[in-house]
Amino acid sequence: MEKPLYTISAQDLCIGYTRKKQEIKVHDGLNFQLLPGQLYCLLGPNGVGKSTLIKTLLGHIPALSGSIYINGKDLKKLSAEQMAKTASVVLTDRVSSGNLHVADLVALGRVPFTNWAGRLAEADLHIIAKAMEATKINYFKDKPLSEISDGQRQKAMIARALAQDGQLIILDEPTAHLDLINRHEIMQLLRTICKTENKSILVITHDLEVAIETADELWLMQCGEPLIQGSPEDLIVSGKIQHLLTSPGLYFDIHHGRVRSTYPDTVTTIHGPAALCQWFLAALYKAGLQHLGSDYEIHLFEEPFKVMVKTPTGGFEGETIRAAVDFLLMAEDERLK
Ligand SMILES: Nc1ncnc2c1ncn2[C@@H]1O[C@H](COP(=O)(O)OP(=O)(O)OP(=O)(O)O)[C@@H](O)[C@H]1O
Repeated sequence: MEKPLYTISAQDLCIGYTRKKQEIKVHDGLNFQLLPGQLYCLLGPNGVGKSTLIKTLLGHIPALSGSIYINGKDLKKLSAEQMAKTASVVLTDRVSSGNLHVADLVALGRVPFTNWAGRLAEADLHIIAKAMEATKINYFKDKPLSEISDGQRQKAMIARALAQDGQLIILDEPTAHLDLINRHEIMQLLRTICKTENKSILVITHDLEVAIETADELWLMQCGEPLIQGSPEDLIVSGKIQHLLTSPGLYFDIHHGRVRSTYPDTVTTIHGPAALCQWFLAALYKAGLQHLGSDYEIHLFEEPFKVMVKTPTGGFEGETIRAAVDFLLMAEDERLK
């Protein structure tokens, strides 16, 4: 069987910078491959080297050592033009737009392919139209960039990358500054593009929950540690996802797929359906009430929601968590007097 042609493959890669002939290593021993039709999300704490890795993969800075192959060709031997036809990048920086309209921005994706006069051929116009359709931005294509929202700008940038029509698209935090709905929409859009157009897409993100929902593979980068790679589901069930959470106060809640604060073991038992108990516990923890004694009793009921609390000095019955927590705060004040 023929070996798959990787869009990118890197061996023993060392990334970093050179200052006054001195090497500043940011990360080394990196080995990875990107396949067509796969969405990869790269996660890691601030300063670990994610942007440095992207810059290296795009040939903007040289690798300190190791090798990078793009579509089977040594990156060092690719010209800037060949690279522009293979890889497109969407960075976080705002485009300084002047009077540019959305459709003009998307058309810029064709620059590597147009003739010296920059004239767009019929085929270019077709690709631009296809890119705008795939990203569903036609309804605002005639607007100036200064008059569109952050979410719309991000979609327009993705359309531009798509119009560039390379095998590889790299995006640096495409969901930063976006609301929850737009974060999901952008990542789902990338997933769709990746599958329908058979692109390799690499996304740097701090958005673990959306990455888990959309990525085929997560790459977890930690200082001085090998890159952890795998499907989100495998990394969760194997516990490797915890590598991302180096702070002692955080853990990954496997049941709910969320990062949570660690709750001390010595909390009061709460009786009731698990999902309700989870949220009551969250409210207790937020109020600093995680150390209630064993002589406190909390019962939760659903449909309709009701909470009953018994303390050594009294009781409470109500319909909101907030009222119950306020009662417990008063009871604790009394007890400590
Ligand atoms: N031009 C540069 N010259 C020297 N060191 C640099 C340069 N740019 C970044 N660094 C350093 O390289 C390290 C990695 O930075 P990088 O921007 O790649 O991190 P990052 O993981 O992308 O962080 P963030 O999540 O905050 O964007 C940092 O210690 C940073 O200070």
